Amino acid sequence: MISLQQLHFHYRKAQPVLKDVNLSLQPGRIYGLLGKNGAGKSSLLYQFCGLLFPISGQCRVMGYEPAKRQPAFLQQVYLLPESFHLPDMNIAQYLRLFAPFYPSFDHEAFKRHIVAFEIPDGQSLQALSHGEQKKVLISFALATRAKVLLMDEPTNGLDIPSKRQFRKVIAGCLEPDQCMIISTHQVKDLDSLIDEVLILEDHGILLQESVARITEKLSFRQVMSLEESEAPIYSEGSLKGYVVVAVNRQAEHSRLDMEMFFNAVMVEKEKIVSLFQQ
Ligand SMILES: Nc1ncnc2c1ncn2[C@@H]1O[C@H](COP(=O)(O)OP(=O)(O)OP(=O)(O)O)[C@@H](O)[C@H]1O
Repeated sequence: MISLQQLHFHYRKAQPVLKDVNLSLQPGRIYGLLGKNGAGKSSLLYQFCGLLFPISGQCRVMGYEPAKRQPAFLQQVYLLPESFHLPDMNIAQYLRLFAPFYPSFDHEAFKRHIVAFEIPDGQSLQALSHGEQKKVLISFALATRAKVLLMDEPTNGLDIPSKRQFRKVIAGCLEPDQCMIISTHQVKDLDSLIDEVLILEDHGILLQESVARITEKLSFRQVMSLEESEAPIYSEGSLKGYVVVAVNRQAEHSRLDMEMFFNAVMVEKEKIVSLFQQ
């Protein structure tokens, strides 16, 4: 559905952002795009929807070249940006203006999401709080039924009930022909949703692994003392002892702790990458 081949991108020549990136993403999956500040997550999402163009290499999305911004492509892709500005109009006016760009727009689903997110209706979008505005855009994004949904930090600014609602709505709405890529630092909000993790580091994709494969290779455990765990790859102290990431030699079933996994990869890059190459 999305394929990158040897893609290079930079804003300023001396500072590459994406270098030699190869990537293949499939429909029916929710990808979690992780990386430190400035790693290039937003720049990568913008390549997928044609807001930024490769300097060299290839980007194909659903067979289209996003940089050409063809209408038939644009009506199948939606980007929820990290920062945005909404016009001075109410929800009904916004829908009248923007929903027609998406031929599969589901007005009933939009209404359901707006009610679930408890968005006040009737007033100008500019009179809503930033979190409420974001919830309008999330509802709109999901209602477009776009084949490729790109979300840049979607849970930033959402209150705790809205984060739960976000997870609930997303978990129930992705069709097998849709693909969602969520760039986030708020991994705890999303770790139950994500099927596959992409880690962007050193201008490229350091790791692309499914949650199932991560928990097959690694175990995530809470222990009282580090002696309880045989040579952890990575550990962090917690109120109840330690959280450890270890090689899963006993074929244990543990739940992926996305934040621990990301931290472990950042600290023990080579060990973890080589484990997944086996
Ligand atoms: N418009 C721009 N002009 C020049 N450099 C830019 C521009 N936008 C981003 N950059 C640089 O490109 C690099 C990647 O930025 P990008 O926003 O893609 O990273 P990110 O992983 O999304 O970061 P964050 O997690 O902080 O949102 C950074 O070094 C940033 O300074």
